[in-house]
Amino acid sequence: MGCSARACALNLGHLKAQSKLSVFFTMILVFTYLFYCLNGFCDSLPRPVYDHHQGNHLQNKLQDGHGGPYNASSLVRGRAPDTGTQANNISIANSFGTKKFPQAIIIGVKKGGTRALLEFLRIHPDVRAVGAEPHFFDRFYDRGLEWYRSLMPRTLEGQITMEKTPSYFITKEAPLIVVVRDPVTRAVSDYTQTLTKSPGLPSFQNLAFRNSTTGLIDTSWSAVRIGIYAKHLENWLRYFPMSGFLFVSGERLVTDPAAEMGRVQDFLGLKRVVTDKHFYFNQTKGFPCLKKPEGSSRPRCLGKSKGRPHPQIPTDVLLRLREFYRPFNLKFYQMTGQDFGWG
Ligand SMILES: Nc1ncnc2c1ncn2[C@@H]1O[C@H](COP(=O)(O)OS(=O)(=O)O)[C@@H](OP(=O)(O)O)[C@H]1O
Repeated sequence: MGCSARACALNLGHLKAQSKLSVFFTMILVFTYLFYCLNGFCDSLPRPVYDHHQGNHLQNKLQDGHGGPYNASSLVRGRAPDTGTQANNISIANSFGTKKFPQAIIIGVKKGGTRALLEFLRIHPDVRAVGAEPHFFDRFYDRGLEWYRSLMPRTLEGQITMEKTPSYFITKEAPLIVVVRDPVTRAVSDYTQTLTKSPGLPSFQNLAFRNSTTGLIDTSWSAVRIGIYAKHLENWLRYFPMSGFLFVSGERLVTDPAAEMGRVQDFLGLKRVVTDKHFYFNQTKGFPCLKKPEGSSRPRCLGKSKGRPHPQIPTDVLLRLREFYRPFNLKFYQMTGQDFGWG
């Protein structure tokens, strides 16, 4: 389609004015963005720590042998989104300090009480932790150390950076605080969690026994396998000295959180700031809760998925499982020099 010379000139002029305007607005946007980023505000944008699709992909790669062991000494250096902090901490936390690799990692065990321990530690002013589980050493090793560091909250001098990913304990790739809990209760807790996601799941006993007549336990079921603590610990001790570990009792974390937190703070070389005055027992929840969690002045208990009621499992099934774990538990007590009293 054609146009008269005058109409075309007008159109051209109009277009020129339009493109000048859009260049102008784009520049404003770019400058505003740069200004915000230079002031450190970009970091406060929430970013998912765990991308499920990518996770599975990388996990497969790791299983193919692409995720070799990492160098523990390189973990203590450092500088990144603050996934776990509350609103009133964000501007301060994101403008000051640097993102460092974690100096301490809670590596397990799944359903042991790892969330409770991390949330209790986060009220300590010298502890900063990433809220979500990074899964770096078991799923996202390919993303590199800088990616891992970028997930960490900023810390000031003297503050400890921490993370928790309970699956590390049962993988060969990573480390050093382990919350352990009676393997039988832990297995039921694990089963309860899976049941909430897949309500059609076979019964606990169907999954736990390879042969219900002989009472042969199915150690390929992860809910059972995770509880063989002595075996997993043996793997760890091939690379790390026992002195590098702290074993926290999941049971005592519930019955006497302040005492257990005392041990944890000592192990981390922290002043004993988190004490019994930080906890209260919530009758409805049936668990200790925090009077003032990190970044909030209101009391808070852990979420609904922590401290859920367990389904009733037949007593003979639990007894058989207990019998199965006994030698492994004794071995674990011997290795750690601690009697956890699980029988
Ligand atoms: N204070 C407090 N409040 C609530 N729950 C508490 C607390 N302390 C320890 N626990 C126990 O923590 C169990 C969940 O463990 P984890 O946080 O390690 O689970 S997970 O692996 O991260 O899914 C969870 O297991 P279940 O009771 O089976 O739900 C709790 O028993």
